[in-house]
Amino acid sequence: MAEDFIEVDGVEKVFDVRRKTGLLRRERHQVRAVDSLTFSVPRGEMVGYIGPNGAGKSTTIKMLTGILTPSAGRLRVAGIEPSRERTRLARRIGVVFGQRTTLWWDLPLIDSYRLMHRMYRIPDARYRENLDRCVELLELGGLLDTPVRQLSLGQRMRGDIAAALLHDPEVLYLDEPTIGLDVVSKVKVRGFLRELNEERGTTVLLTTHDLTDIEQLCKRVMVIDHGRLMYDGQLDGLHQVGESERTLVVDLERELPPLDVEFARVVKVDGPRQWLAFPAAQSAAPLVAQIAAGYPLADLSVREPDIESVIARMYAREEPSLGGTAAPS
Ligand SMILES: Nc1ncnc2c1ncn2[C@@H]1O[C@H](COP(=O)(O)OP(=O)(O)OP(=O)(O)O)[C@@H](O)[C@H]1O
Repeated sequence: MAEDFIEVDGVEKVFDVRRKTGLLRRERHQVRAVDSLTFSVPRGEMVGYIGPNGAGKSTTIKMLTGILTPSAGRLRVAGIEPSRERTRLARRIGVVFGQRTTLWWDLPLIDSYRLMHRMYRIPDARYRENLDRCVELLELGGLLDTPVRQLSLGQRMRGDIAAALLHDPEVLYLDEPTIGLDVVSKVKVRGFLRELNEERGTTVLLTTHDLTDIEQLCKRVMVIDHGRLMYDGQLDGLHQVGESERTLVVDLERELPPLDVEFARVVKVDGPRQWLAFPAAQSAAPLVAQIAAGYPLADLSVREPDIESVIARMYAREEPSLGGTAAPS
């Protein structure tokens, strides 16, 4: 069995918060951002870590990097306790926060990389090799002399991913790496991450609101809500637990009455475009075949359900246990 690279055992994080209740009065209360969290990730696995806003995802990642210290529980990354040995751990991990950049805003991209070369004391040959590889695969060649503030969001994100990888980290934490990117950039970023995981065996913990990221990259997904692990298993299993639905968007060659097909129902019609909902755990292939055989089809695409609706459906179910393969209560 693969060695556990990330170990989280009964971890809690409680923030003390002061709230203004009057002109001069302040009330203290506690926010339990992470609660009895237990999971482990073997070396080389790529795991999705999802949940609604305020669920505790960023707090978990900050504890895994050592930025925050857990209030209780045990946490190890590569055998290191992050908050005690943050600097030693920093050489072994890479972090990308999609909403913030770690690059120097006013400097050309290549200057940020040169600074990281020095800061992480990366051996010259390794730095050159990693830089060349990232520049090629992330298509950064024409951008190296551009100041970061002039890069588009997608270019900046690719620049940030390269920055996180120059020192060859064994684990990569990605917090919303595809947020705000166009379809082409998303495809590029996902392709790069898949290759990184397969070829280099980099362990990846991926936080995202885009279930397509998870579907295309992760065999395993963990769902956190109110600081607790609600589900740990395969994405298909999550769809089954949540009885969620995907949407097939069908463009017909002309306007038609709502399509009559098995296993799906038409939820919206707009001119020649129709939206059909079908169980997310089911393959779209038979449905597509049915439509192609019976109707004048021009184009189609599949939309994943959003994470909030999958989780809302999990709650709507009557059974108290929301577990996939494991969800400690
Ligand atoms: N420094 C802090 N002080 C007080 N409360 C905090 C702090 N950081 C986070 N919280 C609270 O802890 C909870 C979890 O926040 P966290 O940022 O981990 O959620 P998240 O799942 O990453 O959300 P999002 O998807 O919106 O980024 C929230 O209620 C948040 O308000």
